[in-house]
Amino acid sequence: MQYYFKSIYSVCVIINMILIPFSFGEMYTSLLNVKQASIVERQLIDHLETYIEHESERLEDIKRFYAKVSELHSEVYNGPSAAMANPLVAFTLIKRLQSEWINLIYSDEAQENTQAFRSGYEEVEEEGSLPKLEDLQGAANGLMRLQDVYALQVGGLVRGHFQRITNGNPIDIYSPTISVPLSGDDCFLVGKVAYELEDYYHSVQWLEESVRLFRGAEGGWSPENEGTLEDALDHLAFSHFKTGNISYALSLSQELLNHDPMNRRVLKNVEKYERLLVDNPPLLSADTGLKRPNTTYLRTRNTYERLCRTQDALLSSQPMRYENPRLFCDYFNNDSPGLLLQPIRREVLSMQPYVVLYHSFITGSEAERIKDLAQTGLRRSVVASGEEQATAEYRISKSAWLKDTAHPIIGRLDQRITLLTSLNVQPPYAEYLQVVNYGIGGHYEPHFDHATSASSPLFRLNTGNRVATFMIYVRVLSCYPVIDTFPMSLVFQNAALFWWNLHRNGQGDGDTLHAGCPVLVGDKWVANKWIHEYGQEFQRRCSPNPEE
Ligand SMILES: O=C(O)CCC(=O)C(=O)O
Ligand SMILES: [Fe+2]
Repeated sequence: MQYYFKSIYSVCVIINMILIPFSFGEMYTSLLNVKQASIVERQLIDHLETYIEHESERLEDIKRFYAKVSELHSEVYNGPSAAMANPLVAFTLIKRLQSEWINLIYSDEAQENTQAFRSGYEEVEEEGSLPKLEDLQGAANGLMRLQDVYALQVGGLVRGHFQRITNGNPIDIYSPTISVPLSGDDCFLVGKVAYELEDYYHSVQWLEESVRLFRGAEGGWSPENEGTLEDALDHLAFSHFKTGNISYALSLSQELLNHDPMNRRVLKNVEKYERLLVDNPPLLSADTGLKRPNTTYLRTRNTYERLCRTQDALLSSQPMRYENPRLFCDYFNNDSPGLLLQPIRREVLSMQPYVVLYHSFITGSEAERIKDLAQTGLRRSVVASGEEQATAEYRISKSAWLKDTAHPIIGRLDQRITLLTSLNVQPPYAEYLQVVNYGIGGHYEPHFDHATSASSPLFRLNTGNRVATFMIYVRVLSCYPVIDTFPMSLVFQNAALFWWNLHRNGQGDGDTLHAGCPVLVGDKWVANKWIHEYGQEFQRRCSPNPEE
């Protein structure tokens, strides 16, 4: 069946009807916030510019004093002794030694400049608009997710390229207009995030790059760096030790000792590694143990990632749409007077489950308005965790709920959905419109939209389960076709997908497992309208047949 993969897996359900303000992970989970962060950095650049100006002036003043005094020494004090007899020369020498040197040496100016620079930073910090450690870790995890799901080469990423090895050759799967290479310190940070999660599969790869780049920098000092070659060697050696590559752990530790010979911990490690190698000499064919860490979705992961990686694989393994006569395109008006003059382009994508794509469901300006209206309400998306709601690694995005009264546009969207589907989308028979924005590597791993357990908070509306999903692609900006479980390219922009989540007997349809692949590039916004069972009794016939 097209666009879906079957699974009996039914753990996660989106339950995010109640907004909980989260104080962590505010930035990396939404690209909107990342954009705002660039404005914050602009402020810091201005502060740094002022600081550099002031410090340069200070150094100029110092250089002037240096030039004056050294010139005096070469011309007057080293000159004819008569020069020293000049009382003015004697006076100025004494004055300099008694006062000028002291003023110079104990000048507060450097400190004042630093203080002004720090105050500027603290103002920005107080605004609360700086990323937190969780954001940095989240962004690093986002990069590693992209690496895994799209099978990207770390070496390529470090050079600013998004490449995958295909038939032995690196192929660019996305060519950014501006390519940003990573530094040894950038790689160190990503590696360290993995290391702290005891994920040595990723830490080895990123720290290898870090060590290589730090070595290349040949000890050049960068004031902004967090780590050093020694730090990277230390973490990399331990990561190799943990993955069973003792001899490499040993040689890296020895290299580290060249830089820091008295490091007792590393000296001990070296002893330990040497002992281990004597006791258990490495086999040539030894498995290095570099395996991706298990995730909760292992059962569906391979299929999911394959779908994310390529539409071709998906399309080639399934009948093309035009080969199945039951799948068609038409201009659709649902016999609604409101659509007679402006029917919508409908594309039936799948019969089981029934999935329809409505092209140009919204206009570009409506999309902009939806995003604007959602901005202030965006909060970290949550999912059901038993009877509670919580953030989860398998859903990284921010979302906001928009009532139909938020703006006439939202009310009109509701009407349009009803015109197309004949379904009642008035509260409480449908939830408010949920607008979602993804951040760096943001994703929503395979899930069902309907509740799969009777205790789900989704039933708090007392209108049954989510019988259908109407999902609007508000914005899918990408140079590379953003691939999704529902393959998505720019034709999806402003389009909407509709599908039934439940069989006619009210049971969840296991074939509606779907996902939002990690966003490789661009800014992805979707809006969900979840329609409930109650209120649709006269629109959707019930049936005891579990197949229907
Ligand atoms: O982002 C997507 O493409 C899918 C989103 C989704 O499935 C959801 O929000 O429930
Ligand atoms: Fe969903």
